[in-house]
Amino acid sequence: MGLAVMHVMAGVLVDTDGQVLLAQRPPGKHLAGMWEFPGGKLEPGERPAAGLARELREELGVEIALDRATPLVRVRWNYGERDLLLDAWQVAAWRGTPRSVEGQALQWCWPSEIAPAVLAPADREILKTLPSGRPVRQ
Ligand SMILES: Nc1nc2c([nH]c(=O)n2[C@@H]2O[C@H](COP(=O)(O)OP(=O)(O)OP(=O)(O)O)[C@@H](O)[C@H]2O)c(=O)[nH]1
Repeated sequence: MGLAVMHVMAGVLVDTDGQVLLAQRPPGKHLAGMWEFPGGKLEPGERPAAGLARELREELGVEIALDRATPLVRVRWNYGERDLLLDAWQVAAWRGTPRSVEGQALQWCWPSEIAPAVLAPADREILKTLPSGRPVRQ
């Protein structure tokens, strides 16, 4: 008998420079201290886009523009104690400035400067889909 697959939404917020927003998992939780894309579990019967919007509202205090949110990659991952479908969407527009509503550390990063080892293991698959160009600095 298998356990149900947990459907988890993750938002890759991309700003106008191409930086993406990472959040750190809080102490005491699964994968504590690792960095992830903001999001969380879909509720029963909830549509993916609606769940993504709810999670980003709760965690970051932003309202995403649903017409600027698009599926990026789905990662099936088994952490042993939990089996996950990580459903990552790219989010290109939102209202409000992302802030840490629940006390998680937040960080804007260039994808090319994110060390895969600091990410939750399933998120390393998401990172692979992001542009790897180096930032131009003057
Ligand atoms: N939100 C989020 N969760 C992720 C990502 N990558 C990843 O492996 N996960 C895993 O997916 C699950 C999402 O759970 P969650 O954030 O809604 O809930 P949680 O574990 O904090 O709370 P819980 O204690 O109620 O289970 C966790 O097991 C988390 O480790 C990600 O990029 N974003």
